[in-house]
Amino acid sequence: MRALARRTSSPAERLAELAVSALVDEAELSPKPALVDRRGQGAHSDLTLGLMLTSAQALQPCFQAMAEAAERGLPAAELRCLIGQLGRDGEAAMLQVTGGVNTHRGAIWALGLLVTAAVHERPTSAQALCLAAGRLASLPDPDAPQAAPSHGQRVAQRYGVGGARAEAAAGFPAIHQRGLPQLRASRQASAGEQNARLDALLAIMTALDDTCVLHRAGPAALTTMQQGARAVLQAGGSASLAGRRQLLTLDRQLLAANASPGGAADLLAATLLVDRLEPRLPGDL
Ligand SMILES: CC(C)(COP(=O)(O)OP(=O)(O)OC[C@H]1O[C@@H](n2cnc3c(N)ncnc32)[C@H](O[C@H]2O[C@H](COP(=O)(O)OP(=O)(O)OP(=O)(O)O)[C@@H](O)[C@H]2O)[C@@H]1O)[C@@H](O)C(=O)NCCC(=O)NCCS
Ligand SMILES: Nc1ncnc2[nH]cnc12
Repeated sequence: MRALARRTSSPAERLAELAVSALVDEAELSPKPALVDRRGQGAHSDLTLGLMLTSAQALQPCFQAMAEAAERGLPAAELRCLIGQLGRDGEAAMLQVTGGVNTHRGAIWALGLLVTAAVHERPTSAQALCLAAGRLASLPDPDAPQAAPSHGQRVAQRYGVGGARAEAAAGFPAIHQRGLPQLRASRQASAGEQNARLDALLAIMTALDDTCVLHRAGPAALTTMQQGARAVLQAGGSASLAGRRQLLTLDRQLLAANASPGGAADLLAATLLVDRLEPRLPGDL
């Protein structure tokens, strides 16, 4: 049955399914500090786990369309325009199923670029994939509508940080320098898969300028997030008793500040996708 399903689905469909499953695994991972998980809504009043899962499933056609666009072998500048529009269509689909709630804006951006780059550039390693996605992100998007500055743009300017655009343009260092090495190191240390994923999230949080945190709670909360994540890992990670205590302390601190690391959560989903893609690169997508 499984073999039949594999034969009848296209590479673009399979890639999109991998992206959706990474979003589902991120949403269900618990306990994540101040984020939506199996325990509850974290710092969000308008998000629930059910909404995150509905949103993830609704994005399958968006990721598939991006992979199919990449299969056409267009010049990179033309492909960038095309996926810009597909990304905006994906955001519209997300807002429609969530009743206007922003569940996955940053995830559409990061996972969309990665799915597209995996097909378009046929990279052979996780790092090459992240850098290829970064090159696409750095190209101009001439059809982007002139809109009021986003939350990310406003805090990026106010606090002099880069946010989601700069993270992508730099080739996603949060994924290939922090999330992925930590995920694999924690697995290697027999932390268990859920703890390894939590550790990967924390490794991303140690250094990310998460504009979601900055917008909701300001720079002091960003420092709390980065230092708190470091403290968990230094105490032995999520699998250790001391690390787990630090993790719950960080959860309380971020909840008290109403600070949700939504950007880090998106980058964890992107890390899980890259982890699953790497063994299939470049041809077995
Ligand atoms: C390039 C875009 C991502 C737009 O980026 P920009 O910074 O201009 O806009 P924002 O609207 O602020 O969205 C950025 C989202 O990215 C996540 N994020 C934050 N920091 C980082 C970081 N350092 N690195 C990577 N990613 C980061 C984060 O997303 C998560 O948070 C969202 C929930 O936040 P919340 O506060 O609840 O909701 P808000 O609506 O913001 O506030 P309230 O009104 O509720 O108070 C959730 O979505 C998570 O995903 C940031 O929110 C990109 O969107 C873009 O320009 N796209 C155009 C299409 C395109 O070109 N696509 C290319 C192909 S994919
Ligand atoms: N689990 C989560 N909770 C809150 N915001 C998010 N953005 C992406 N994943 C999220």
